[in-house]
Amino acid sequence: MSAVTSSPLGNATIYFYGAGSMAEAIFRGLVEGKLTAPERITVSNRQNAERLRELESRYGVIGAGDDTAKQRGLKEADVVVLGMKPKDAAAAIRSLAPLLRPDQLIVSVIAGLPIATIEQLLGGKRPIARTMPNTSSTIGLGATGISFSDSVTSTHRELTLAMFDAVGMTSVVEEPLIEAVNGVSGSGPAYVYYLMEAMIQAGVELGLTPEAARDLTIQTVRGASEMVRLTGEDPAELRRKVTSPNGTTQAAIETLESFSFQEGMNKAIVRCAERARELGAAIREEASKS
Ligand SMILES: NC(=O)C1=CN([C@@H]2O[C@H](COP(=O)(O)OP(=O)(O)OC[C@H]3O[C@@H](n4cnc5c(N)ncnc54)[C@H](OP(=O)(O)O)[C@@H]3O)[C@@H](O)[C@H]2O)C=CC1
Ligand SMILES: O=C(O)[C@@H]1CCC=N1
Repeated sequence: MSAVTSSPLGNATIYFYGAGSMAEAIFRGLVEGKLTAPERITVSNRQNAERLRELESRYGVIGAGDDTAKQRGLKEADVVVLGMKPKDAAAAIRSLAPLLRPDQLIVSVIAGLPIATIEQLLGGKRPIARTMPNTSSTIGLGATGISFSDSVTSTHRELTLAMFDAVGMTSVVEEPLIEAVNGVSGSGPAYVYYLMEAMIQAGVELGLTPEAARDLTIQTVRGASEMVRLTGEDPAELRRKVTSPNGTTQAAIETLESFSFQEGMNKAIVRCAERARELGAAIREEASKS
């Protein structure tokens, strides 16, 4: 087995049920950060065998491509991560139920899916961590909100925190706030990429080469983020320091205000959280059909 750093994760076996972008972001972070030996990670999906082969060869994880391998992997797992889309969740979790042990920690990354619905689909109380990570976990800079079901033990808690601390920062919140986390940081990278797309495009329109526009934008977003983090100052105060009275930044901010930029961001985040609740309600409804 590959050398791994000592952590509560060191000896845990983790099964990723669903092998998409979010699952990959997490196990890539774990493997590349040497927090878990790749042999301790099993991944499976619904049908895409090519994807499993790709993940095996890229990270050294075990792809469970058939029912026997899935059953073996699930039986040996300490942690089972649910990583499918909300629309697939009810059917997938229901089919998983007979293959799980009651002591296994279930970690869900599924947007909107309440702990109570997972328990309903699994047929009873379970140790469950409902999480809302983001794809920056890929490079160890993820931000993950976590809430726990009543039946988690301190070991389960430690394991969950170790898993997500290994790929970024974590914030434990009450379950009703997970949708707020979804609005701010789960979907958050997309807002920042959207902003960056606009900055690059405008730079090019003003005559910069695409490379220069991209490099300048990347460094600006990175520098601004690090300024907030390292100085501890409020973003509003840092913004004030960039904005000379009657200068260029003021002209830019006034233009953004004329498009109600902050109101738009606020509405987007509130709508995102609301959409998570809608997705959760749809799964709950499906779960209640026997
Ligand atoms: N992407 C993101 O930024 C974030 C996503 N999330 C949440 O993560 C979850 C996954 O999202 P994402 O990774 O983007 O989605 P993807 O579409 O990239 O991946 C979904 C995976 O689920 C698998 N799957 C679907 N149905 C089943 C099933 N019945 N049994 C086993 N596996 C199944 C798919 O397999 P196949 O390809 O074979 O169909 C695929 O591997 C979602 O619930 C989302 O809300 C949370 C935070 C951030
Ligand atoms: O767009 C989505 O639904 C998922 C959840 C958070 C980020 N991506």
